[in-house]
Amino acid sequence: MAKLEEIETEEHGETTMSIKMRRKKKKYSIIIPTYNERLNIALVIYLVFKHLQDFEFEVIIVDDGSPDGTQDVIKQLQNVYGEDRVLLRARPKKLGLGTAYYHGLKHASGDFIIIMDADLSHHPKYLPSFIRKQMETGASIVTGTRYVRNGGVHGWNLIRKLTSRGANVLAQTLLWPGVSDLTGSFRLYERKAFEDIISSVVSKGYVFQMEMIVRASRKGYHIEEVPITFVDRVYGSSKLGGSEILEYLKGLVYLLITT
Ligand SMILES: Nc1nc2c(ncn2[C@@H]2O[C@H](COP(=O)(O)OP(=O)(O)O[C@H]3O[C@H](CO)[C@@H](O)[C@H](O)[C@@H]3O)[C@@H](O)[C@H]2O)c(=O)[nH]1
Repeated sequence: MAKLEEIETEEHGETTMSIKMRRKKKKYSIIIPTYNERLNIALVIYLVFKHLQDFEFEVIIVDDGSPDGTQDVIKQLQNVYGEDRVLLRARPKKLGLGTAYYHGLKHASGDFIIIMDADLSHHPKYLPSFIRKQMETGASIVTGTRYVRNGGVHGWNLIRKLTSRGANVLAQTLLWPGVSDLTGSFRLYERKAFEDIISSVVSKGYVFQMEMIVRASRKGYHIEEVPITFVDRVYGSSKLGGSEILEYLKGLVYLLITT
């Protein structure tokens, strides 16, 4: 495991082979769920490779039979980056976010699991800061947060901002998980922690993120946060609908009763 001062040294342009070798001991499996992300996925993958070039990693894309041809683009990307670095694990139809991560995990070989969106709202430039934070603190989970200093949201209208902020304030008031952004989905997990927590999670849709972090907190896992700025997608559209908001409220009550 690289020490903090060595990482700092590298950031000042003095990369050494030994630091790279030590970093390479750990492997990161990046699980990206996709549904109609044909126009976004190539740039995301390019940026992941750019920003993680000093690390050992694989990208696992879980596509739910996107009708827009996302899988054709992924197959082209496999020709460029290699099928062992960009894995496609397709499912026949749209089965929800929570189960997509579970499906990705079954095919992951990394020591750490990173989850992120495919639409560039989670910029891959933040990936090293998640890894660095985990190395510095030994945390089991590092979660990206929009709701601290240096974090933020760009591009959402007022209603979407209020919905997200309100959902977080409500969950924090009722559940006290000690995390500032419960609904965000840019996270790094120690593999064993991810496997343990996901095994007790029941949510299938967007509420999955909140249930994961609340259960992690209840189980006493060490959770750290890094600020991120979430930038709304340019291409395609969000799949978050009214039914997901209802599911969120149901999930909140369920967690209140069961945790
Ligand atoms: N495989 C699969 N992927 C899906 C599905 N639904 C959505 N996705 C993928 O999941 C990611 C997030 O979906 P969006 O619909 O773009 O989410 P958003 O509106 O930008 O919501 C963001 O904010 C929410 C609230 O904070 C977050 O809960 C959510 O994860 C995301 O970060 C994208 O990569 C999208 O293609 C599904 O049923 N199956």
